[in-house]
Amino acid sequence: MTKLAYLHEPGVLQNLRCRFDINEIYTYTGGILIAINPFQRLPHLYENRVMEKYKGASVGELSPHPFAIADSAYRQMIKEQISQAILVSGESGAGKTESTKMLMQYLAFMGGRNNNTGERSVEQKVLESNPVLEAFGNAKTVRNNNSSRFGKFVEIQFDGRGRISGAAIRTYLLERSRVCQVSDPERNYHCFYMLCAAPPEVKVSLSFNNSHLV
Ligand SMILES: Nc1ncnc2c1ncn2[C@@H]1O[C@H](COP(=O)(O)OP(=O)(O)OP(=O)(O)O)[C@@H](O)[C@H]1O
Repeated sequence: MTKLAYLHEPGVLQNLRCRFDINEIYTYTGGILIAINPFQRLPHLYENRVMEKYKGASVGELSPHPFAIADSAYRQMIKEQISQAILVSGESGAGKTESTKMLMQYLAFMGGRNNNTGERSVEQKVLESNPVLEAFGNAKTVRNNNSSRFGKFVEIQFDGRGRISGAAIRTYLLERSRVCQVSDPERNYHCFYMLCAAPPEVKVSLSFNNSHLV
């Protein structure tokens, strides 16, 4: 339970994070998963073989993990035929965006289709939408170098056999004032810096598209 207190004291977490076993960044309180931001990449926790392990395992059977939450929601949806929702909440920099990506990754793994047509599947499109949304809606703040300045509601639709059939992403409450007013040392939205750093041919093509839009 001490880990809970660290969630509200990011400074303390920074100082003590070396005490954490990297395999213990997740814990449960009842049916809620609490994530401690490790502030370091831990790819071995999220690879395919880990997703395989969580497939069909009930919550609590294996170590706490976002995959266990996603698996439970997925199974419940198939069993009860009722839509499920996963709420990801926390203060800025807590790891909501990263956790959401893991949940989406697991649902894409469970509900993905074998696609031999060469076309990009729905789940690929959903996962690939993240960098685009982040370019236009994320910015560096004092708390988080990649802070989402908007809310996001991701809906993934499944057919009767549990295969992904469609998806919708709704965004809301974008912090518009950031476009014209940024307080130092924060930054504007990533897309502006990407545009400045882009090679000349990309800039030409963007301004071409823009003039058509206008
Ligand atoms: N599970 C994780 N593994 C590794 N790094 C992580 C993890 N979760 C978060 N981080 C690190 O912490 C940073 C902040 O996380 P994230 O952007 O997900 O926070 P957030 O809660 O969405 O913040 P905000 O509300 O400001 O958008 C990430 O850019 C990443 O570097």
